[in-house]
Amino acid sequence: MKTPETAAADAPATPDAPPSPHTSPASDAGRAPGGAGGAEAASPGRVSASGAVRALGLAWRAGWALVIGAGALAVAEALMPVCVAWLTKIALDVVTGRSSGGLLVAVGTGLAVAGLAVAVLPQLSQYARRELERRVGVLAQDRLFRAAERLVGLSRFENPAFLDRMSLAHQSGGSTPGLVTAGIMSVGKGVVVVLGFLGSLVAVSPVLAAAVLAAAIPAFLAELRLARGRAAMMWRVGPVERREMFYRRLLTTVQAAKELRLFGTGPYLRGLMTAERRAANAERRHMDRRELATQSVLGLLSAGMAAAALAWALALAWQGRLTAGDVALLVTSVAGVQGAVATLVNEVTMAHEQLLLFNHYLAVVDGEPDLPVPARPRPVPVLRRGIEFRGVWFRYSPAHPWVLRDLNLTIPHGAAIGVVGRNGAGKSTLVKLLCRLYDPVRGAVLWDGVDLRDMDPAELRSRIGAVFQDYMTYDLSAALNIALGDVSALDERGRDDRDRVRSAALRAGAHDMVAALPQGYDTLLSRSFADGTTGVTLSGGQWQRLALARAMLRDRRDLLILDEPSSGLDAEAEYEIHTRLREHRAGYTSLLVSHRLGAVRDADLLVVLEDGTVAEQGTHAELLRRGGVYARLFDLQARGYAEDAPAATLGRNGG
Ligand SMILES: Nc1ncnc2c1ncn2[C@@H]1O[C@H](COP(=O)(O)OP(=O)(O)OP(=O)(O)O)[C@@H](O)[C@H]1O
Repeated sequence: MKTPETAAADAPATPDAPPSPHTSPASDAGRAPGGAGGAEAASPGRVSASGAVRALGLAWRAGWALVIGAGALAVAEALMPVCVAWLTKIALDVVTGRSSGGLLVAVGTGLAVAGLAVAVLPQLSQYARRELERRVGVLAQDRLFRAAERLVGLSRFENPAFLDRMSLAHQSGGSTPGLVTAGIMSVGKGVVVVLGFLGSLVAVSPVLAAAVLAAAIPAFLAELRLARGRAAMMWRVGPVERREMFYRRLLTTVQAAKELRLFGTGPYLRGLMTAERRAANAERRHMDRRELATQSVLGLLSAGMAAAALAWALALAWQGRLTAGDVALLVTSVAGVQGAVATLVNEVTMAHEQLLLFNHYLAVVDGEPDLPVPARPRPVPVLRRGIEFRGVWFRYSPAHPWVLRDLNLTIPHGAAIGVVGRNGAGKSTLVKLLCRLYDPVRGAVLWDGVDLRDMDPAELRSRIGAVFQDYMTYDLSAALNIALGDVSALDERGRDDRDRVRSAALRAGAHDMVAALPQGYDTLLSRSFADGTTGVTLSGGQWQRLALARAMLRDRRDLLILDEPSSGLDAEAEYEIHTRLREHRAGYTSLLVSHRLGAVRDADLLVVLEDGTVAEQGTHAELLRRGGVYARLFDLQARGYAEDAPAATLGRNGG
């Protein structure tokens, strides 16, 4: 046996080495290509103008009319305080006798209208923003999950950094465009308010106007720093919160509830969950304290500035150099400029923080595929000769041990192949490579001589039917649980083709069981979403039959893969299903993985995997004659049954 290291050195020189450009250690599953969409980046990066443009573009596509409407409302809102300040000054000057009394009615009416607008505009504005956020949420979520669907393999979903990125992308994709659009409107609004009040201040005291503006600069810089800190904190807290969610799910799902109660592990897991929450809280608290300190200093600065302006205005008024209206306008303007600058700073820093997080969304949406997909894929030919594993080496990542080591195996067309071997020998891994859920690190898997990497993965998979060892159970109706095996069994409104579903269930030996359910094929197989009366929970074996039925929808495909399809079935059902399958799949290629050697003994070819390579292969009779691993395993299982049989018979007779 070659070691990985020696193989690495001699792989290209080996006569068997595939004449394929893919034979490269860089294709390790854990080293997925595509930095942007991958999970390699460990920080949210920097804000870029293109990120802001993309966020705005998303908002525009989600609802351009809302964007325009919200913008108009923002401008109207911004003008109101300045109008009110001037109307108040005029009113005060009229009252103190400095202007003609005829103005008073007009000013009073103006103030009443402005008051009404001040009361109504924020509500309208808030509604427009929320509606925009809702629409952006739908669009962003759809794009994000389309991007996730473009990932053809599994490795990204096993990468913790990618999962963290996905979770932040989901949050920020839904909220950033709306918030940034709203932020830009608020900034525009703030600019109008600042200019309006600054104009008023300049009219009274240019020096004071300059001082108020200068005081805003440190506030802006400090807030920007805080925003960067907040975005970095969110990235750090991501894995902690994901672990907390994992424990929370364990403590609330019915699957885990049995063991938790039986083993009394609830308090232990609750402790772990609380510890994660505390760790996340500590990060957030640290950030909150930084914010508290910074904002207190900024608050003191602006209060000091306002007090100085007031004292100065009062002194001038005492000397008769300012009117009462001037003092009121000055005080309102200082407060207005300070308030608007604070809002501006807040909005800019919030948008900055959001755009930092939005980078995660962009990284996923723009991400490169996890496995290389050819620009011009070769068509997947109808299988005529067979499938070949040629010198395949595979490990899940460079940090993991080799699972398949120089594996060579030919699956001839039309044959039923049985794959057996000890736990961890690499049987399911072989299946995953066959479906191109991963690529070999070295070597190649060839479909009628064509490398799987040169094909379109979706086209390849449309030729394959499969039941995985860890098959899915969907909280949907029994019919949908089957129909999901082939989307062509669903119409555009999501209704299943009941005849196809029924005949697939018949072939998988699931029909009688489903027909006996309270609503037959329409029975909801969930207690979580049912109203408490109609939901049904199936047994393990019953679920397995449904998974088989799902695969049976594709039973005329070029290749049918069954990874431990009958481990949960009773012996009679297992026998029936295998007999039916053999008849039905005669002439088609099938690969069956099983620990029950009785289930695969009739296969055309039996392959024994040991330590990630083919230890022996042949028919059942040949392998027994050879007296190797298979013969030993078969003998062990057969003896187990033989020893138990008399006792069981005795027990029954005696009882
Ligand atoms: N996603 C994964 N990431 C890392 N290692 C993995 C992954 N899946 C499987 N392995 C490892 O690969 C090895 C082979 O696993 P595989 O599931 O192929 O074995 P198997 O022969 O199907 O075993 P069993 O009979 O128990 O189903 C095991 O050591 C397992 O720990």
